[in-house]
Amino acid sequence: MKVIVGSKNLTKVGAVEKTFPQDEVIAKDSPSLVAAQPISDEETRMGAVNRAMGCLENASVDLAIGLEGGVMEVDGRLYLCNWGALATREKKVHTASGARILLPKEISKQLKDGRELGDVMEQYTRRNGIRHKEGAIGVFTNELVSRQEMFTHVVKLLRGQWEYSN
Ligand SMILES: O=P(O)(O)OP(=O)(O)OP(=O)(O)OC[C@H]1O[C@@H](n2cnc3c(O)ncnc32)[C@H](O)[C@@H]1O
Ligand SMILES: [Mg+2]
Repeated sequence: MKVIVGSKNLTKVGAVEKTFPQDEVIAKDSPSLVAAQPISDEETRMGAVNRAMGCLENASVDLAIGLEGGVMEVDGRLYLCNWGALATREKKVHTASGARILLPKEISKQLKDGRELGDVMEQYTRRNGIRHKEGAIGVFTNELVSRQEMFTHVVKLLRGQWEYSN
């Protein structure tokens, strides 16, 4: 099969490659059509679906996957959230979300001021490219769970649902 993923982010591409080891994986940026920093489950999920549907325009692929990171509020506090969507050629869409963790107050405050988590994390850790590496989830879980591992779980949930429905 040819599986396309709507991002060149290494954690997302790696998660799809790990979950579809027998298949050809193609990485191509696909617009989320939502804000660069989604701020609810609905918006983050919509970004994942839009990315997957956008990838389907590539006529030669069998499955298209969109993965999107965002934050969502519970009780006035922000949690990291991530969503995935898998679209088939027949435009059937499966969705799933990943683990969520509470963000420290100092990080949440900057997001509420309109900043992007990726940028905030670089300043917080004084390191570049966190979004391509362990991610915010890796930093705040003492690297017990990396961004790629979290996305791998989401892609497994998508693959499993797609297999079950076949
Ligand atoms: O190239 P794309 O696929 O867009 O990769 P991205 O890293 O920007 O990932 P998202 O657009 O899905 O993430 C939405 C925003 O949340 C940020 N983000 C989400 N999860 C993150 C994480 O674990 N570590 C760092 N930034 C994260 C990210 O930098 C964006 O500002
Ligand atoms: Mg992005």
